[in-house]
Amino acid sequence: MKGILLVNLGSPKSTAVNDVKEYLDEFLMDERVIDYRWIFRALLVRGIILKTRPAKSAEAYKTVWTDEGSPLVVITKKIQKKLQRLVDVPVEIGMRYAEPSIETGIQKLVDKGVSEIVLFPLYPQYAMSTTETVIEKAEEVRKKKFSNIKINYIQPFYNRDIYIQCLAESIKKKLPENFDALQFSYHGVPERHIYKTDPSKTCKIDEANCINSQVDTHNAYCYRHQCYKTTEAVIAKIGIPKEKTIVSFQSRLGKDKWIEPYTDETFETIPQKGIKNLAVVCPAFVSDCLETLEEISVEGKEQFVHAGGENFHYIPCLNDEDNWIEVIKTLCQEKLDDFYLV
Ligand SMILES: C=CC1=C(C)c2cc3[nH]c(cc4nc(cc5[nH]c(cc1n2)c(C)c5CCC(=O)O)C(CCC(=O)O)=C4C)c(C)c3C=C
Ligand SMILES: [Fe+2]
Ligand SMILES: [Fe+2]
Repeated sequence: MKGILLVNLGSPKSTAVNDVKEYLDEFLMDERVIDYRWIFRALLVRGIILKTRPAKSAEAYKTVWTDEGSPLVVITKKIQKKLQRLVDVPVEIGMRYAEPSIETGIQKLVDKGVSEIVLFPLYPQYAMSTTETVIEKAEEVRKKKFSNIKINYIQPFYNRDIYIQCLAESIKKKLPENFDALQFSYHGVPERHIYKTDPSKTCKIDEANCINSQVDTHNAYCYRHQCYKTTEAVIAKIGIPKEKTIVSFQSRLGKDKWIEPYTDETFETIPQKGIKNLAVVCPAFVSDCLETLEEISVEGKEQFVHAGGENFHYIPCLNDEDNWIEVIKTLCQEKLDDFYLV
């Protein structure tokens, strides 16, 4: 029997500092997130970051937490429920970090008699810290505990027409009447990660390589390229001129160079360039979460207004919108159908 596992990033189990610490430890000790040798990663994460960040992050989580839990997990459960109504195979969820884990999700499917799983990493763009770490973890779990099951992975869908159409329609509906610019703020990654995932080792993280090029061997795994391609396709569908849009990268951590331009620096500088009415969307996230509801909608708005901006309009993620659930269904169906290829 076949089944579907939807995988999202995950959140702490509560806003208690110790729970946030446990979550951040699992997250940041992932070698695909902080890609230093174990000893240096442990020194940085456990010796420095976890000394202060959990308390700060716990405060931030408290501002977005709902009665049902973390927005990211709550929304992922809503997606699961809606998808389950549309398909005739069992649907479960798994989180890359914390609970319900990927292992828990697979176990629930196996308990229902599933032996062929379509696993959907809920990230439109490929990165070491998105699709790659999900597949790596799922394979580790499969080999250790479920060696008899097959898993078919859904690939990044950043340029798939059905997704672009759905995202464009969703953004268009939520755009304010008047805006000077629409900003696409994607989660950032360290530049080093882009170099590491480039099989051709030619990406220079510049205009020619990441932005203007078509999909080829170098950028098949380039997160920055994929973010620009999503943007390009969406604005073409909505019919917004490129000059009226901005692409930027948020949520950087630590002292390494991350991909640019940085979202927070953009918020602080664009009002002086005449952009007073700003709409912001975050398409690296399929569900709203701490990074959109707090970092962009609250902190980002403050930065923009403080710098002279007047209207800041945050456009929510696709979350559990019906059209998006239909897209998920179609992408899953393709993989359910081609199991014989695995
Ligand atoms: C959407 C894709 C994501 C990428 C790429 C990504 C890379 C990445 N993240 C960190 C560090 C942190 N991220 C945090 C939160 C967070 N990150 C994503 C998604 C991506 N991360 C989401 C959806 C969330 C929100 C989770 C939630 O519960 O709502 C956090 C924790 C919060 C905080 O303390 O600020 C950290 C830390 C790195 C280092 C990285 C790339 C290497
Ligand atoms: Fe992150
Ligand atoms: Fe690139």
